[in-house]
Amino acid sequence: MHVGIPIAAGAVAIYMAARLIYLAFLHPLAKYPGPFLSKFTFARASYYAWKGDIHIDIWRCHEKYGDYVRYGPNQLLVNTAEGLQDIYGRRTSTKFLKSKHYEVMMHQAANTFTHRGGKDHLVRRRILAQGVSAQAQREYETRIATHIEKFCGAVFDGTATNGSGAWSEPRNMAKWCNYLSFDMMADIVFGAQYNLLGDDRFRYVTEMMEKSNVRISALVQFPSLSWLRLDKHLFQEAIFARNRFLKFVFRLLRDRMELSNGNVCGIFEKSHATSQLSYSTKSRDIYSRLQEARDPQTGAGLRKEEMASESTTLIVAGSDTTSCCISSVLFYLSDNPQAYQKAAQEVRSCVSSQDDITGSNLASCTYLRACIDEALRMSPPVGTALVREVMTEGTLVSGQPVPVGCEVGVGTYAIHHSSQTYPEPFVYKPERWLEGNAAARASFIPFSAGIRSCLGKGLAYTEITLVIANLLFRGDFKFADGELGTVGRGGNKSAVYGRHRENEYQLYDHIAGQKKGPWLQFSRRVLS
Ligand code: HEM
Repeated sequence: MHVGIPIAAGAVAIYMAARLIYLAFLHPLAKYPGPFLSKFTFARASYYAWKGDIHIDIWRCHEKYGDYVRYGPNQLLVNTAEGLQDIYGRRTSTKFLKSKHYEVMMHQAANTFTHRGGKDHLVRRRILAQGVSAQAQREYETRIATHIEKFCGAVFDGTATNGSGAWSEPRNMAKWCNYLSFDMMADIVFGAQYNLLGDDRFRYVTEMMEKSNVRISALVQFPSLSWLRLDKHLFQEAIFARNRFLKFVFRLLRDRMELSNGNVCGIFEKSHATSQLSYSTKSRDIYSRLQEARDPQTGAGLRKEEMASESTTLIVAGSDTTSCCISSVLFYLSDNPQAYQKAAQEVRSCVSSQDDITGSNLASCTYLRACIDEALRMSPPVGTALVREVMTEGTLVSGQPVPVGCEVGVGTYAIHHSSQTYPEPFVYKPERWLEGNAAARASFIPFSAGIRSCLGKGLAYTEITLVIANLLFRGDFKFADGELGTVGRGGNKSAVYGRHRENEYQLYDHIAGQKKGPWLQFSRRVLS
């Protein structure tokens, strides 16, 4: 044997031992408690991300170890309102960049979502914001209304209009909400009519997005999986799903670009209203707004490849999350008859006909908004910690000095269930949002906060409010009879600790929450 081999092996062993000792005892975060494995590796976090349980694991860790938890070799999670403000707040967030781990989500170049931060990100964000401004959102309402009409047609299908009280077949709302939110986003962003609600040809796309996200969520926690090319073996199905989704997106982008050049082709080819695939010219879509948008400060616009990347991100960022929230509100209203009655009464007295159901008419429905916010608190569509890297010397997070290069974050699900801020945190109580409780508001971060907060927040609220109001106005819904009606609940015998509560809607956190059910039945009201 070559004499160099044992020497090299010895050197590696000494380095590894020194590294383990450093991480366990000498690292600046060594004084913080946390799971033993997390001192040395992100593999543990990645495992929970792969299972979809990471939001629950972070909550469990805070229950066990307190407000400060070392969740990775150089990662500290905090569970305090002060920490939240320090990390994400508008005034201090320039001290942080998004974690390098976000890079695994990049395809070719960074977009507004995956950009680590700084001036370039702000320019992109200011441009993108013009596509979802309040004025633009009002114009998108016509597009949204068309899809909600189809959605209601589908879920109330087969129920009598004579007020006979007959209930529809059970419907899996996890799927129907996916179809609805994808149809809405494809139309708002690209003016494309995929009609997942009416036809099963493109329904595979939502499934591909979900499958692909399982891999991405594991990689975001532990990027070494891809450096070692382990993900290729561990997530074959997810990689296939990702490639199929990318193929779909490239075709859509190519067709949309052609359309901008004046050539109607591909999915936009058949422009008749009756066609399954058509281009909607009701009003400008986000894509056409972005083509014209210029940053008011620098005058910069988006190049062709940036347009492609930004508009695709909007579909991905806006579909699963919105679908998750709509399903969640439907679950909690079905499970809480008093809240249901109050929300239904409010909507039914606020509007007198289907045509009246508009964003501005529903603005006075404060109870309905509280129902949505409480669902977002209980089951946030993005429940994990959004991790940031400390960039400035002397940074304090919740009073704790954190060195440059370390990562910090607040688990959204964990802080949403802090019993100090939210008494009886696992009980669905929309009333808590009517009390003007500033502390509750300050810890409420379903859309994150500060300069990296969600750009689509206003649009998401508009979509969700319109969907729920339409359902409550047109009829009633309830959990399906029998076993099906329990899908989506916690309390299953094999459920892990944290999924044991029957009245909690269960999400599986893979970038955005994935879900099963609820299965609901619908019945129409007699409308005068
Ligand atoms: C209920 C629905 C939604 C929820 C809960 C949600 C949540 C979030 C969260 C938590 C973030 C921060 C992510 C991070 O820091 O890693 C985010 C960012 C973002 N969201 Fe949403 N989102 C929703 C809907 C939408 C919609 C409809 C759009 C598109 C119109 C959208 C576009 C974006 C974009 C572009 C960003 C990146 C902003 C930046 O980094 O500057 N989201 N969203």
